[in-house]
Order: sequence, then structure tokens, then C-alpha cells
Amino acid sequence: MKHELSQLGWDESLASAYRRFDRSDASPGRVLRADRGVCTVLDESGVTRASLSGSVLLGAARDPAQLPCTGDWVVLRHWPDRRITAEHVLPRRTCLIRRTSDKDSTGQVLAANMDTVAVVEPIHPEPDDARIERLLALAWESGAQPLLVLTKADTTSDPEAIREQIMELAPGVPVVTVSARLSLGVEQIRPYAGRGRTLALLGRSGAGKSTLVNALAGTPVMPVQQIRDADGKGRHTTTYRNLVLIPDGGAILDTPGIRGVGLLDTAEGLARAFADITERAARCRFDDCRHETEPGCAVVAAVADGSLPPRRLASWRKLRHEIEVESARQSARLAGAAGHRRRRS
Ligand SMILES: Nc1nc2c(ncn2[C@@H]2O[C@H](COP(=O)(O)OP(=O)(O)OP(=O)(O)O)[C@@H](O)[C@H]2O)c(=O)[nH]1
Ligand SMILES: [Zn+2]
Repeated sequence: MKHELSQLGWDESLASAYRRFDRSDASPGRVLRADRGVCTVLDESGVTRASLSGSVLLGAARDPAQLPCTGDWVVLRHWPDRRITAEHVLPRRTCLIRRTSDKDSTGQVLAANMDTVAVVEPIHPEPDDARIERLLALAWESGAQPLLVLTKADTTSDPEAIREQIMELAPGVPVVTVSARLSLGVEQIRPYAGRGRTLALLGRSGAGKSTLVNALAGTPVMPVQQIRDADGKGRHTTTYRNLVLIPDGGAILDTPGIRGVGLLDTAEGLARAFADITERAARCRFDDCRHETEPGCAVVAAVADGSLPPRRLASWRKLRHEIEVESARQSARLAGAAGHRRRRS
């Protein structure tokens, strides 16, 4: 079976990044699923399983973010004994990183090279404003274009009214309502997973992500694939893939890992997710205004004159606090590591 990688977003710039690794026993492919030490990769000749090369493992030992993850473009090497290894990860354009509270972890890359990150939130039970705001900040932080999808629109009599309220939480982000059950609105999402494009879904368990994937992909999501095993014998499996190909379209990335809520650790995503506050902050008297009790604060003034909902400022403060705590913890960790090295030398 011949696969067209361009359907998955392979383009001139990826081809030029690949060129320096190109050789007769190499091929480019996209990671459909990454497991410990092995990844499932689609290349032009189909789906294969590749183990990680020594240099990939070495790089990952220094920085876990270098491990291949779902959505990565990798360089495969086909060995004479039919082994296949993933030798390099091509530079990522966008990525979602999970910061864990784990002491030594610098963050794990959960998904890469998505064009759009959709925050998926059900209309019923009532959408959780704080979760939407946090996930949108993570979506902005990834570098991809955010989208907000309100699911289960059939469970309420006036989804449009809810959409309008929620739009306030998502400045600059398209907000769509869908009902997979009634097949309403699903077509608005299709272009985001059109040819060459990758859409990632971010949302809590039960938000309706799988239902949406099935609605877009039709069933079966992917035909049973021939897996070329390490021993070279073909074998049929239907392993669950995290990157799902859309017939006549691109791909949807729905990995269990990115479903949960991660920690924010940079101010960049926050600033973009709260563009309504960022814009006003530019007019505060002090550059480093915290929008608390400073004189000449344009943000507090906007709350006072009713043009900014007070809960937006409250959510912004809460998330900023989280980022400050996290970055203080990271600097303490770095300082600790440096001290440790000094003692050893
Ligand atoms: N009424 C209604 N129910 C829906 C709709 N979409 C999904 N559901 C239901 O919501 C429940 C959760 O949907 P899933 O698609 O499994 O949610 P998920 O986000 O994939 O959840 P996890 O797999 O746990 O992450 C299921 O019982 C679905 O049938 C919808 O449009 N309308
Ligand atoms: Zn201010």
C-alpha cells in the first residue's frame, strides 16, 4: 500500500529538513503512536513499528522532550536484518508539553506538529469556565491555532446562547457548537482536519472527543493494517492509534495523555488566552503592573466600568499565580542541580 505523506502535512520545508538524512536505507514517516522505546510510524509503504536508535535514546536521556511523540516526523532506517529504527526527530513546528509535578521531569512532549488544537468541552453538564480558560492557554502555548468546540449541543434548548456567553472566555478563538448525536455542526470542524492538516483534541474524559473523531472519520477509523514486525513477518493488528487519518482529509490527534489538564508554566499562553486583559494592560501606568492595587491600572479600571467581566481578572490572577509557583519551583530545582554538581566536583 502506498501512502501519500502530503495528506499528513508532509511539505517542502519538511522535505528540506529531511534531505540531510536522506540515504537509500532511510525513509521519512509520521508517528501514529509512541510507546516506551517503540513507535508506530506511517511511511510511504505503510505502517511499521520502529525501535528507537541509540542516538535518540541518548538525546532523550539528557532531555526527555527529545523522545519521539505522536505527530512527530521521524527519519526511519531500514536495516539489512529487517529491523527498523527511528534515527532522528525532525524539528517540531508546534507541540503540547505536559509539565508534571515530578521533581526531575522537565516536561514530556505529548503531541507534535498539530495545526489546530481544539479544546473540547460539553455543553451539558454546564461548561466549566475555568477549565476552558486553562486549556485554551495550553492550546495557545503549543504554537498551534486554538479552536473551542462545545459538544452535546442536543442536550440544551438554546446552544447559541451558551456559545455567545462562552465566546467571552475565548477572545480571538473560533467557538463552534456540535452535536455528534444529531450530526449537527460536525462539518464546521472538518476543514481543521482537511488534507495536510492535523487537529488535536484537548478535553476532559467524557467531553465527547472519541465521538467526534468517529463522526469525522466515519467507521472504521482505520482499516486493519499490516504491521511489519521486527522479524519481518507480517501480522494483522488493530492497535489503537493516537493519530487517526481522516479519509480524504488530514489527521486527528487524540492521545489519552493530552486529555488531562496540564500545568501552565509560561506566561506566553496566558497572555494570548487572555488577550482582553493583555490589551488593556498595555495602558497600565506601570509596565510591571500586577493589576491589583497599583494606581493607573487600566485592567482594574475596565472591571470598574463594566467592560471587563470581573471573573476574567479573577481567573487570570489564579493562573498567573500557578505559573509563578511553577517557575519558582523550576528555578529552585535548577539551583539545586547546580549545587549538586559543585559538591561532586
Ligand atoms: N447527547 C449527546 N451525547 C454525546 C454526544 N457526543 C458524545 N456524547 C456522549 O458522551 C459520552 C462521552 O463521549 P466520548 O466521545 O466517549 O468522550 P471522550 O471525550 O472521548 O471521553 P474519554 O474517552 O473518556 O476521554 C458518551 O456517552 C457519548 O455517547 C452528543 O453530541 N450528544
Ligand atoms: Zn494594571
